[in-house]
Amino acid sequence: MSGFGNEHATEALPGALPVGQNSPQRVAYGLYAEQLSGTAFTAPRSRNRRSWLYRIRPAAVHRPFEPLSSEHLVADFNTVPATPPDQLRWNPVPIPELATDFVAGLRTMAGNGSATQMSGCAVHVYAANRSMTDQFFCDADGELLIVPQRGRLQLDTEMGRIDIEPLEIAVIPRGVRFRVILPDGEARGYVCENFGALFQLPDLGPIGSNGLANPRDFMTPQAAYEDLAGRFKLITKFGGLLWQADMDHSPLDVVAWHGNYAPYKYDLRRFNTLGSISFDHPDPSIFLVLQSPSDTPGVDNIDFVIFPPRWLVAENTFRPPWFHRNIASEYMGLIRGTYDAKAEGFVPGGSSLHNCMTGHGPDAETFAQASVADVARPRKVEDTMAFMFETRHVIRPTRFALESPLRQSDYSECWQGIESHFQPPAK
Ligand SMILES: O=C(O)Cc1cc(O)ccc1O
Ligand SMILES: [Fe+2]
Repeated sequence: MSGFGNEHATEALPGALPVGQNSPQRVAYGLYAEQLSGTAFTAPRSRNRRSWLYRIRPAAVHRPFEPLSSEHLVADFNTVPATPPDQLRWNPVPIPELATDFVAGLRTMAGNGSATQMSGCAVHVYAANRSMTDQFFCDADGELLIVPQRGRLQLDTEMGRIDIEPLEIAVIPRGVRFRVILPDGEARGYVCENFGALFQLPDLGPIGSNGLANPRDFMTPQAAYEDLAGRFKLITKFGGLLWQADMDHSPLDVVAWHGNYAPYKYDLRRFNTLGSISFDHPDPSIFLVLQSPSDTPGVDNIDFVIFPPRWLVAENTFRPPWFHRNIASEYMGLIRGTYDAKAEGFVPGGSSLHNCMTGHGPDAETFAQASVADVARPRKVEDTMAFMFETRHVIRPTRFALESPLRQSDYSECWQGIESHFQPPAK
């Protein structure tokens, strides 16, 4: 079903959805009615998100939760004593050798804010080689923006099935239960766990009524259910920790639902990339796909930004990203190809982090090439898809990220070849 944040109505059995009301005394087919609220009941209508689920058993039917080891997940970003103001970069996490499913394969790289305070985010990478079979996952701490880099994901959610491949993304709302199947047998990618306000499409201002990510390209699945008895585990992330509870049935038992709080996918290749057709490289805010707003207008909790293939036509211009320092903090990943600010070292599956006021920009090789490139003619940047989780709060790398052998300790070398070309006028 197409459209961002739409009111959808979908039923896997005809007549499962009540007509004209949400909670009749008896629901069709003996289903239970259950409301799932993603925003405060009293949130303004334009921001209000909730859905009504009609299911075989209510979500409450599970055994008590017990703590589950979650050593790879970090909830408190103050445990590492100091966040260095250095430029940081990492190689991709390898696909594991031991059997590892999506949840077990998550590793927290960095984050800020707090899940329990409902602001900030965590950045995880995942590498997995096994489908989830009798386990289901649910994140009470935040919504999950999943960015595959390698291998497809089949996301069997309570509200229907989403299939994504690299260059597509999916968002699983806070609280929605799901299972991850790996159709290719292995998968790797990135996850932004948004503790704050739900992702939304940005206002377009002077751009007008079309452009960037268009609402109709966001796809939400139709209802699909399974009526399965067995021994299942429901793994829930709550308060930064993992918990598990026994269930004697599959939680994917929603036969019908209606509402505007639901998982969705988006194909990044559909992004209508805009840019300068005169001179100068614009601020990357023109590449904004989704934003999680904060309480301060114009300053987002998270901006999800992409750098897709595009024509560069700006004349008399240094065309790649410029040198800069930024009050926001920038966690970047690469889905494919090369990124136009880095000649080498930033590889697909890798990550970089440039925190508040850390100087960064094109590496020495990129600067040298772009300074003499022919900018009288258009050039197409092809075979590329980088992205950025840009946040208002400082992004603190985890101990794993700082101490891991994946960290490129020589990253800053890529700028050391930049020499002074200063030629003051002769006195
Ligand atoms: O640092 C980066 O590579 C991301 C980035 C890209 C760009 O075009 C302008 C600013 C910016 O932070
Ligand atoms: Fe930057």
